[in-house]
Amino acid sequence: MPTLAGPPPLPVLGNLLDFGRDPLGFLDRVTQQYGCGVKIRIESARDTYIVTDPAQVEEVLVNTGRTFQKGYQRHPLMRLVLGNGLVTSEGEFWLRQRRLAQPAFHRARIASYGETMVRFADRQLQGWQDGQDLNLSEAMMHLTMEIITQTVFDVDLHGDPRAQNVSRAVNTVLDEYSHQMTSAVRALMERLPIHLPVPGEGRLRKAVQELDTLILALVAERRAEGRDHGDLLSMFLDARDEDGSGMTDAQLRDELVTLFLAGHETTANALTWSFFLLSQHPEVEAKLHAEVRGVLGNRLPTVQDLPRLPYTGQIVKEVLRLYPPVWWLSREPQADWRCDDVLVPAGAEVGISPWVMHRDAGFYPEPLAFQPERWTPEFEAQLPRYAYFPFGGGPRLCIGNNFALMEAALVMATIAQRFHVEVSEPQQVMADPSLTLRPKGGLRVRLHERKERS
Ligand code: HEM
Repeated sequence: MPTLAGPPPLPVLGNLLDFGRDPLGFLDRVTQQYGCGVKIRIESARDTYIVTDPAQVEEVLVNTGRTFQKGYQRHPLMRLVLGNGLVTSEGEFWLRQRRLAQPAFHRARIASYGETMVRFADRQLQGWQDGQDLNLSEAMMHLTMEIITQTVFDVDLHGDPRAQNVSRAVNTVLDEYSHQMTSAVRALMERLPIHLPVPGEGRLRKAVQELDTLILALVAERRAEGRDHGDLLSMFLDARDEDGSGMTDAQLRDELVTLFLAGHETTANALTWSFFLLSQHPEVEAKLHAEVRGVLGNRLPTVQDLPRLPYTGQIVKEVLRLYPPVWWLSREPQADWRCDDVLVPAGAEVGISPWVMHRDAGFYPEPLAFQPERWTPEFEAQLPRYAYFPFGGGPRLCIGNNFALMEAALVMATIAQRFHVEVSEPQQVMADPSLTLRPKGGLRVRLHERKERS
């Protein structure tokens, strides 16, 4: 077996300083320099091997639950934020919860959510003015939060004072998560034999508590009302074990916080990146606008319109290629695993990065160019299955993938129909890899209302 190749680690800190300075740039560099299976050290107790060959990615993702585990329960920050919910749980427990949630995501069911998505987007646009300056990240986060709360909890948070607090808490969680993940201080303190509070961890805990308070209040309101709303919350509340017991409040909290975060933050980022890229590519924006106007005129889009908006769909695909909201997937082999000629020991971390693979020139000509036109059926047919996987794959495939694709296309069409979004200058737009990939500090834009009406 050859010696494992990777950037030389520092004592104690491994590669954390390089990684922490610029995680995405670091991943780009080491995967280019060392290739598939590169070994890095960014966690205190184990090595990470980054896999960049689509066939190996497929093996890892498809075999998750058998020869690979997610291993997120070992990750203290993940556990703190998401607990033991659908994203982080494993085994029989995960399977039961997934089966429970699945009906809420069937195609026919989510088609009925389309109307809410457009109605809420339209409602937000009623408050937008020509010439107004706006933080688009915040606006998209707010919109997708209202949509997920309505669809999962049957609660409209519009105008609810709790919405502001929760938005702030979500932002704190994301800021702190990204800070903690790359913190050398944290890495050092994790090696101490006693647990000391890491700077900033208190802020993170407080923000998580604020999220919990909202979610548990929604659960309590529903329990008090006692009516079946036919939504995901009712399904979770009605679920019974063989012994007749229901889910505990702690478990409900984990599942609902997971769905709340995974279900809005990801799509909000995809939408924000969409308008960033459109603002840099006026020719794409013009084509989008022409498609939307040609198909819809002045009426709002519906789910039935989506097949007639193919260019809108191509834009969504290309945005998720260049800025995959989930930029890093982590797995743990249960036994030593051979990745070509690299031996990955049991218990090590296998890292898979949609960010790295979606920008590989071997799969994508001009990989850094924003070209929605590249997504032709011929191009897709020759692309290796796991060279493009914004929603992961195998049994742990994103449960909300169709929900998200529909939401992104409908909201994008609704906005593009009425507004041109210009990125405010001067502004350096940088990708911040937190739990999800978001523009660092948000995206400041100026809105221009389209005057023409057919
Ligand atoms: C553009 C938007 C989205 C992206 C890019 C995305 C991406 C992903 C990815 C890559 C995974 C797999 C993670 C892994 O294997 O470690 C995942 C899992 C998950 N996503 Fe999404 N997601 C999006 C939207 C949504 C939405 C809208 C929902 C819910 C309404 C959702 C709920 C979940 C859940 C519950 C899981 C865990 C599934 C399981 O392990 O059984 N996601 N997502």
